[in-house]
Parts: sequence; structure tokens; C-alpha cells
Amino acid sequence: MTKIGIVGAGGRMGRVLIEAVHANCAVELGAVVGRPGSPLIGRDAGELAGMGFLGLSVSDDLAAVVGDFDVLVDFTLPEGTLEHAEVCAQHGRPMVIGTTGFSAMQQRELDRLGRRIPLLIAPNMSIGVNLCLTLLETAAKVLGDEVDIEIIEAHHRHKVDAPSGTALQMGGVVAQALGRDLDTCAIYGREGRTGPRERGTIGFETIRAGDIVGEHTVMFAGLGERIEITHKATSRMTFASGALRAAAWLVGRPAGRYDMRDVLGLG
Ligand SMILES: NC(=O)C1=CN([C@@H]2O[C@H](COP(=O)(O)OP(=O)(O)OC[C@H]3O[C@@H](n4cnc5c(N)ncnc54)[C@H](OP(=O)(O)O)[C@@H]3O)[C@@H](O)[C@H]2O)C=CC1
Ligand SMILES: O=C(O)C1=N[C@H](C(=O)O)C[C@H](O)C1
Repeated sequence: MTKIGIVGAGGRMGRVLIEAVHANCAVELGAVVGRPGSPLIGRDAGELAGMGFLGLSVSDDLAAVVGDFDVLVDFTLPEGTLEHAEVCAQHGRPMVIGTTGFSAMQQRELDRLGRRIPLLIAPNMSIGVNLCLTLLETAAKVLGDEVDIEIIEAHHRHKVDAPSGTALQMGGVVAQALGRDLDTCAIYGREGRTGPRERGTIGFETIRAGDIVGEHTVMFAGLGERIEITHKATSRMTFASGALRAAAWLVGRPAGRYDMRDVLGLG
């Protein structure tokens, strides 16, 4: 049975991951780690996730528990994820990363670490979103430059990065299919006297409100017709289940950077 380590124990995803591991008979909980100084350190992981006593307490030292798991699952913040990845690289542990909001420099650091250990990095672990990436590639290739492309994403009020990692990945897939460079063709929000839409751009719009789990729409709008590909997550369990599937898949792979489409055979 694959032993899972979880960092970011007290986070929205951390708690759901503890629950998901407990409910999945192919994996077991090896270690749960919280941020040093957090009031959660020493608490029982099961009680933290609202599932009752599990007999595994939250540690504040990833290096001290690295022997207790086969693969680490990380949904935290970029700075924390890079520190955790360095520990995993030192101890030869594979890692599944769901964290979003990495800078270009942090992405290069992940590339470097991915040469030492297997790293699976996906801004969205849901099967539905990863299937949508394939649909988007096909749509972009068929519709070409005739249509205007806009990506609209909506998330809960606590989210700290924008646009979402998923929206950026969707933009990247569409841009690549059209032979465009997302860095130069992306427009992030509009206001004031913008003038008419510049052809060849990809627009991003962000909504932050209430408890929305995660919604993404990519609009291909032409003259006389419009296609919209939409994904709506209604439970964080969909991300957690995907992350555990990825974790079990990753153990035993050679060092490298993988993503969820590799797990699903969509790469
Ligand atoms: N790939 C996917 O499918 C999904 C990705 N995400 C992404 O996952 C990330 C987390 O989301 P969410 O759970 O909602 O966020 P939360 O803010 O609820 O949780 C983040 C957790 O990370 C911990 N943390 C933050 N910084 C550090 C650090 N430097 N070292 C160690 N631990 C740290 C926090 O600890 P503390 O509370 O002590 O600050 C907290 O427990 C985001 O980037 C989000 O975009 C979310 C859902 C799905
Ligand atoms: O922060 C979140 O909650 C989510 N973040 C991910 C992203 O940035 O794409 C994925 C998911 O939509 C939830």
C-alpha cells in the first residue's frame, strides 16, 4: 500500500486530503505535517479533518518524518512547496504538487528539482479539467484564428493567486495549439477606454466570491456562433482523489516533471 505524506495539514485541501486518504483503500496515511509554530502541531490528523481519532499526530518537521511516507502531496504556497521539494530531493522522495501561483523563477527551480526526483505538478488534479484540456486543444486547432478566445474563472474569496493556475494552463494549451506565445498575447482584465478587441489576444477574467470551489469557462466566440467549454468543481474531494491517483502512479517512476495528463494517458 502506498504511504502518503501530506503537508499543509490545516489548509482547505490538506484537511480534505486526510479524509480522502482515509477513504481510499489503495493508500494509507504515513505522515501529516503542518507549518512550524502552527497551533495544529501535535494534534491528531483525523480529528483535525473532522473524522475522529486516527492515532497520527501532526508533525512540524518534514525531514524528521520523511521515512514514514513513499510520496509527498503538497497543496500549500509556492515558497513552502519549494522548501518541501528540496527536502524530498535530498531524501529521494517523489512529490505531487497541487500548489499554484509559481513565478517563472520558481518554475525553473521546479524544473531543476524534477531532474533529481519524480515531480508531478498540476494546477488542477480533477479528471474533468484534464479532459477539458484535450477538448480545448482540439477546439483551438479546428476554430483557429477566426474566433476570439476568453477564459473566465471563478473561485472562493480566500484564493490568493489570479488568474488561477488552471486558467493559465488552459490559456497555455490554447496558445500552443494556435502557435501563439501566451506571455505576449494574454490580456489580464480590461477597464477604461480599451478600444476594440485586438485579434490574436487571449483574455482572462477573474471572479472571487463566496465559497465557489472552482469554475472555468473557455469561450471561443466567432461571428454567428460561440462555443464554450466549462468545468465546474463542486467539491474539493475531486482534487484530492485526483492527487491520490497521481501519487500512486508516481511512485517508482524515474526522476522527471510529470502532469496529470500523463497519469490519465492524455499527454
Ligand atoms: N491542483 C489542484 O487541483 C488544486 C490546487 N489548489 C491550490 O492549492 C493551494 C492551497 O489551497 P488551499 O488548501 O485552498 O489553501 P489554504 O490557504 O487553505 O491552505 C494552505 C496551507 O499551506 C500551508 N502553508 C502556507 N505556506 C506554507 C509554508 N511556507 N510552509 C508550509 N506550509 C505552508 C498553510 O499553513 P498555515 O495555515 O499555517 O498558514 C495551510 O495549511 C493553492 O495554491 C491552490 O491554488 C487548490 C485546490 C485544487
Ligand atoms: O485555490 C483553489 O481553490 C483552486 N486552485 C486551483 C487553481 O488555481 O487553478 C485549482 C482549483 O480550481 C481550486
